[in-house]
Amino acid sequence: MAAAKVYSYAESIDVAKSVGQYIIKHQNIALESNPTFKIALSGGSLGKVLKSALIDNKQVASEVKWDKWEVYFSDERLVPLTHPDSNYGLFNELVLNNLPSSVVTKPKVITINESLITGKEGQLDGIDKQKDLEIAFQYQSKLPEDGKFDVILLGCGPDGHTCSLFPGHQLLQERSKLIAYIDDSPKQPPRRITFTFPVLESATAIAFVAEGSGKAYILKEIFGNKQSQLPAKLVNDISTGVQVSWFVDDNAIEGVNVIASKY
Ligand SMILES: O=C(O)[C@H](O)[C@@H](O)[C@H](O)[C@H](O)COP(=O)(O)O
Repeated sequence: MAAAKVYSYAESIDVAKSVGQYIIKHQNIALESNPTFKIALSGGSLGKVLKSALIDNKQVASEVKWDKWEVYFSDERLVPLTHPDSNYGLFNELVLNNLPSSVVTKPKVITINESLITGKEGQLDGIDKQKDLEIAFQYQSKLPEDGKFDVILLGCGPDGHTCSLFPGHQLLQERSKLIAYIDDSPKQPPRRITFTFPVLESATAIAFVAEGSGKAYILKEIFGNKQSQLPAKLVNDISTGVQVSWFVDDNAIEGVNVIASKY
């Protein structure tokens, strides 16, 4: 199993730039043998990183082949697409709404079927659970046919969660579904869908983005405790050949026992 690679920078703008260069490299490799580039995104602070990388950095921006992109979400909250908690909504606001006017064909973005959402704000009151399960089922049916992503971009929560796979949760063991439904997420809102480990294991490349001193505690556990079963650590341990990278700032790996380099 190849160890996860860590790329660290003093400045956030350089973290974003290297994430952009990483994406372009994988985009170009994918397009050599496939008509589309299949990428999955997460929520949280990744939205700002992607704007900085793909929109504001003109060098990277000029190399993005938006018309060839198929964009998925590694997890999504069961809220309307315009809701502030929607991971699609975040990407739409920060990236899709800021695409250069020269972009004629926008990327294909695969969202949840919001017409099936019942209840309010992703909460549990008065929901139709069958419809939630149908949202997960439909999203799974829209995954790439071979189930393979060229790149999956992930965040790492302060508890070590990634996607909507939380520490100690039974979904860490899910092997039959590619997209799972969760209605007891310890982080709000409780109702979400998420990639499962079989999807992560099939990817060509996975990259985490983590910034700020608030991440140092959990990164010490992920990189320092071989026995750790934290979700993000389990991603680092994937042994199917997927290349796992971490793009971090120096604050996030302060005191963490890793050898970091520049991308
Ligand atoms: O639904 C979620 O909880 C997010 O998608 C989550 O997986 C996120 O990526 C991490 O919590 C890191 O978030 P930050 O990058 O904002 O710390």
